[in-house]
Amino acid sequence: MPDSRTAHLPAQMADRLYVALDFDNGEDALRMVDRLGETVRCYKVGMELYFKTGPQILHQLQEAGKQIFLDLKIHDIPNTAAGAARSCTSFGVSIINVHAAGGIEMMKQAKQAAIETAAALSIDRPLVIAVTQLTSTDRQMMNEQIGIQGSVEDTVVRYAKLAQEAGLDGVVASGQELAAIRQACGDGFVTVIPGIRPAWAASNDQKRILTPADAIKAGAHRLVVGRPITHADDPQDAAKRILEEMEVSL
Ligand SMILES: O=C(O)c1cc(=O)[nH]c(=O)n1[C@@H]1O[C@H](COP(=O)(O)O)[C@@H](O)[C@H]1O
Repeated sequence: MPDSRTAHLPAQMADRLYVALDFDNGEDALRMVDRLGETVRCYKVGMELYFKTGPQILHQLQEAGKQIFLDLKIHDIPNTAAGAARSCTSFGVSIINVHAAGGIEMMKQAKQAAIETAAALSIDRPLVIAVTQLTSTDRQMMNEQIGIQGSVEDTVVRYAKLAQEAGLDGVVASGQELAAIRQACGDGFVTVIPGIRPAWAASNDQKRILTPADAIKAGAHRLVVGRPITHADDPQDAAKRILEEMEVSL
């Protein structure tokens, strides 16, 4: 029996780093994958790229032997969300996500759809995780614009508990809430952490950031990094430096 605390924790750091392919066309995305070579094994495909290329980019990444987090942030009525989760699962990706704000029933049905689709196709089930509060949100914005009161951490933890109650595998959150999520949901609840910024990178539009080393030290299961790698002069060198920082922090 795998230890439930570590079952979702890949042994190698390269299997814990997802590079966000935020490009508006498949050619540029594949050129980046080529430049990153064997250094990067896992990629996140989000809306910008997927809405342009459709599933073709997923097949191309899979042919290159890469793992995929298909980040389409499903958020709809439960029946429609379940259908979307079925479609996403059918591509054989490693991770899919839904918005925790869609509620428990939506999350439950999405997870069930992923389980049933994977079983019907005899493929591995993707991890189904929930988006909590985006890392571009700070307290003032959440309180005054979105209308959710209290601290961001309390809101993220509430969403994480909802996701766990719905049977999801984990959440996407900022590194700043990692300790609170682990305390509330346990070490086996998967944490996928964007908003990662090494000391040498610009924060861009991210508000709740953490360095790769601090995120790993705080117990992050997977890191998502985009621009610090894809906008670097030498993307492969940037990815190597981040992986080294992750290794050393252990
Ligand atoms: O779901 C996500 O992946 C996500 C959630 C979140 O709260 N914040 C966040 O930045 N992301 C994604 O993580 C990636 C971060 O990219 P960079 O800011 O360029 O490192 C982007 O593709 C975002 O869509």
